[in-house]
Formats: sequence, C-alpha cells, structure tokens
Amino acid sequence: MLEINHLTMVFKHHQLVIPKLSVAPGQVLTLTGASGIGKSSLLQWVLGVPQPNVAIAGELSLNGVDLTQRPIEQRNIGLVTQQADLFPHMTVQQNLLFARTAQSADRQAWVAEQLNSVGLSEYGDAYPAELSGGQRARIALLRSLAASPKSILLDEPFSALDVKLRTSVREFTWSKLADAQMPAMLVTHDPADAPGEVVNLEHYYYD
Ligand SMILES: Nc1ncnc2c1ncn2[C@@H]1O[C@H](COP(=O)(O)OP(=O)(O)OP(=O)(O)O)[C@@H](O)[C@H]1O
Repeated sequence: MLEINHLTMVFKHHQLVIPKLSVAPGQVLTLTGASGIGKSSLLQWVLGVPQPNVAIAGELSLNGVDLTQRPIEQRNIGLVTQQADLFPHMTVQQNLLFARTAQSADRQAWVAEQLNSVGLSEYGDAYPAELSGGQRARIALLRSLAASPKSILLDEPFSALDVKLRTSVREFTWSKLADAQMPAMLVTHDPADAPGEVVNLEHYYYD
C-alpha cells in the first residue's frame, strides 16, 4: 500500500492541499488535472527527486515504511515516462540486464523470457533508436520492472503513441502491473487511459 498524508505543495501561483491518497497493491490510481497543476511534481516527490520550484510538506509511506525522509535510491520506486528513456548506447538486452536486481545464474535465459513475453524475441541486440515507439514503451516498462520496484509511477507513458499502439501498450502495461501486484500511480490527460479510480487534482487546488 502506498499512502500519502497531509500533502501540501506550494507553487509560485497556486497550492495543492491533499489530505490523503492511498493506492492498494495491484491498483493503478490515475491523477488528472489542468496542465501545470502539479501532476508530474507530485510523482517526482513520491519518487524522491528534490524539486527547487515547489515547497512541499507531507508524509509518504510504502507498505507501512515511512519514506518521507529517504533519498531516491532508498525508495525502490520505478518511473516510466513518455520518452520511454532507455540508455541509447546500450542494446535492449544490456538495458534490461543493467536494471536487473535479482541474481541468478542464467541471465541470458532471463532476458530471452522477458523479450518473449512482449513479443520482441528478435530485438535483444537492437539499440533503442532501432525500435518503434511501441516497442520502446514495452522495453521501458520491462526495464522498470526488472529493478523489482515496490511501486511504479507512470507519467504520461502512452502519450507519444498513436491510437492503435496506445491501446495495445496500455493493455500490456495493465496486465504486467496486475501480475506484479504493486501500487501504481498514473498521470495522464486522456481519460481513456485510466484503468480504475481517477483523482482530479483540481479538487485540491487553492489560489
Ligand atoms: N523547472 C521548473 N522551474 C520552475 N517552475 C516549474 C518547473 N517545472 C514546473 N514548474 C511549475 O510547477 C508547476 C507544476 O508543474 P508540473 O509539471 O508538475 O505540472 P503538470 O500538472 O504535470 O503539467 P502538464 O500536464 O503540463 O505536464 C507549474 O505551474 C510549473 O509552472
């Protein structure tokens, strides 16, 4: 369970005051709201990225552990963005292995299984620039999951994809996250992206 309590975010021209948000294991909580309201800032705060442009007070816990004061490297939270940011100088296989935290003898078998699960068995030696947007999106999600995060944050992960790809990558993402049974938060402008409960940050907006 991911829990946010008593969160106040003071931006230059507005504030967000959010008493409580909680996300259960296997749940994807969707955040919406006008451009500039603070959706990405909220995700970055959960991730643990220091933010010079906003004063933030609040409490964050994950599976009962208080993360509020912990730095990013001790939070074990994954991020997927619309850039599907993979290391450009590494092949798909190297990207996946770089992120992988679990140890086992047969790394090659693990990579093969991962690529097979997303229908990209032939792409282990390809570089990110040689992949389509939808292929990159699938590998980026696999890479995030390879780090065995306890929660995952998705910041407009589908917005660079065309309508058809969007539907298939979306379904792929929800099925992977359902398998992983971790709490997830999604930021999107497209209501069709939301797989469940939606929180509109405009309800928490103050001038
Ligand atoms: N690097 C920055 N420097 C100064 N102010 C910033 C910076 N990044 C964001 N902001 C301000 O912080 C506020 C929240 O931005 P944020 O990116 O979190 O909004 P958002 O809801 O994710 O927007 P969008 O839907 O357009 O991505 C905005 O009002 C913006 O002007």
